Amino acid sequence: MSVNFEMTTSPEVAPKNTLRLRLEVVRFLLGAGGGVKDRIVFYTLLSGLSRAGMIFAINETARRHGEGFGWPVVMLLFCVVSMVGFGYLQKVRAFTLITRIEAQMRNRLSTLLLRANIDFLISGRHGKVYGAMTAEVTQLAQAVVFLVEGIGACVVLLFAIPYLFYVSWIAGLAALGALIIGGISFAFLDGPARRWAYRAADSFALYCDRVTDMLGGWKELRLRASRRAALEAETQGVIETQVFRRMRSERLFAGSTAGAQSAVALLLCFVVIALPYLQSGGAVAMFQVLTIVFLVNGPTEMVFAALPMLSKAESSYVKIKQVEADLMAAQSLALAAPQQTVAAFSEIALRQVTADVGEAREGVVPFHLGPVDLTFHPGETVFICGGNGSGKTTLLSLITGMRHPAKGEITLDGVALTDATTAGYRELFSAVFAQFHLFDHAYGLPESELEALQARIAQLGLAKRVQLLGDKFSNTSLSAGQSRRLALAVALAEQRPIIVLDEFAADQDPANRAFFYDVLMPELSASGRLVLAVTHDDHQFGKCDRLIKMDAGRIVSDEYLTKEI
Ligand SMILES: Nc1ncnc2c1ncn2[C@@H]1O[C@H](COP(=O)(O)OP(=O)(O)OP(=O)(O)O)[C@@H](O)[C@H]1O
Repeated sequence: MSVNFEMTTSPEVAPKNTLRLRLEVVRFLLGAGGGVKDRIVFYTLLSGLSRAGMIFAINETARRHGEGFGWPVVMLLFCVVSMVGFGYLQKVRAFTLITRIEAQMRNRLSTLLLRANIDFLISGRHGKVYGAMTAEVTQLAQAVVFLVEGIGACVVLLFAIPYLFYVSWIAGLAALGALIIGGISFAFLDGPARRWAYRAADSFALYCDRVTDMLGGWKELRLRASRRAALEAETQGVIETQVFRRMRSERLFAGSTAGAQSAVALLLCFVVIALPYLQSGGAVAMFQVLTIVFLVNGPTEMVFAALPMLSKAESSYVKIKQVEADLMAAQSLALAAPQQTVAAFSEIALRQVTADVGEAREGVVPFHLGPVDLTFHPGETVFICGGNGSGKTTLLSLITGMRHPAKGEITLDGVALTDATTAGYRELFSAVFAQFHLFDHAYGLPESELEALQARIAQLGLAKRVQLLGDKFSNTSLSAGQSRRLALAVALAEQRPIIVLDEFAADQDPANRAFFYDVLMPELSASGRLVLAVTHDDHQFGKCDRLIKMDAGRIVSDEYLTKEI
């Protein structure tokens, strides 16, 4: 399989290397996880200052050779305080900060994701979200160590360079020249390196999509070797592309660092070879200059090692911000609003409600539902039927308040829903969706509902397969029909006034189907609950109070029936 490394994905254009963006990343890193208020800044400054003090003390010790133990003791003190004390504290604090920043960013993205609207969630592939929440968050957070160490190194340089000028202006000029050449060499390769880093991140997001395919489609993949082979080849291609792009980026970053560091090495050569001819002052002056130059070398290397890490962090920052912006644009206002739970209702009405599902693009026509006028009351058992794709599930998503009407309004007891009241309105419903999710805990159920759940598990014939240990299910490895019954047990235990069941009976055996229609439905109706059930079981239509038929996004009939007993 041939891989086009440039175009396997359509990478979003990397932002230009603007100073503003760089500063924004630095500000973010210093602000996140406690930021500038964190002790790390204090330790870094003290570590830098004590290293600068160490340089000074070493020189003074050399200059005052034979003048007693004063300066040697000061020198040793500075060494211990600088390296052992503040260096250690700085590193420990840095890793505390990394984990805190990672946690903060993951929490923020999780919160946004939990509040994302239905259109975002059903829009398909979410590799970018996985990528941002995993690799990009880690890379961005790790840059904070390099940032603080880079700042510490700059503190040393701010002291050491003027001091070098003071001891030898020739060596000072050479050091400044080396830094400038290093900076230019870094800037030259940094742009292309960052662009490849962006492309590598795009490939990683694509890889996350392939992993989703592998985990979600494992059954289909087992049944057809050629499908598995094709997905494997596709995944390998994505991995190769990611590796290629990453390597390109890393090579360029390594080049930029090496270029900068060679400039500093050249300075050392210059000092050793040329300075004895240019500099007066003899061996002591030479020793002083060399000491400073060697001590300048470490922080300079640090600065040039930190800069690429900041560039990588910048790529991650932009990727995370893109995902954050997508999620922010897709926030369900109803979820962000404070919730006021509604526990009972007299009437729910949809008035001239419409919905548009999907976006128009090549080969895709968005689905339009409505306008729909419907009214529901407690105690009704309503069946909704219609062909595949006629809009039954979309209608349920409107009724349950999960999708906002494009036009029209939904009223609860005569009052139109707003963003502020929708969240509370949703609490009227419990549901088993056609594509439901079974959690391994009965999350959020109070003690009374957990007791009810235990009873429902037994009632639905699952007691031998599942037990409730606290709020945790002992087992969720169940057959399709059993899983759906367990989801139903949870929905029934929730004791909400409305229960929504989307094709519940589809994967039940005849006995469970009969139990569902002949025992459960009448029980729910007698308890005063509104039951909204999507069903294709036309021979069971006589078991409901009301039958709504849909076709191509419209209600074609809405009849009240005389229930069969
Ligand atoms: N994520 C999506 N993007 C675009 N269109 C979608 C999306 N999900 C569903 N649709 C379209 O919306 C229409 C209504 O879908 P819906 O799931 O409401 O139908 P349904 O009556 O419940 O079908 P079924 O009986 O097959 O479950 C369909 O034509 C479907 O193709």
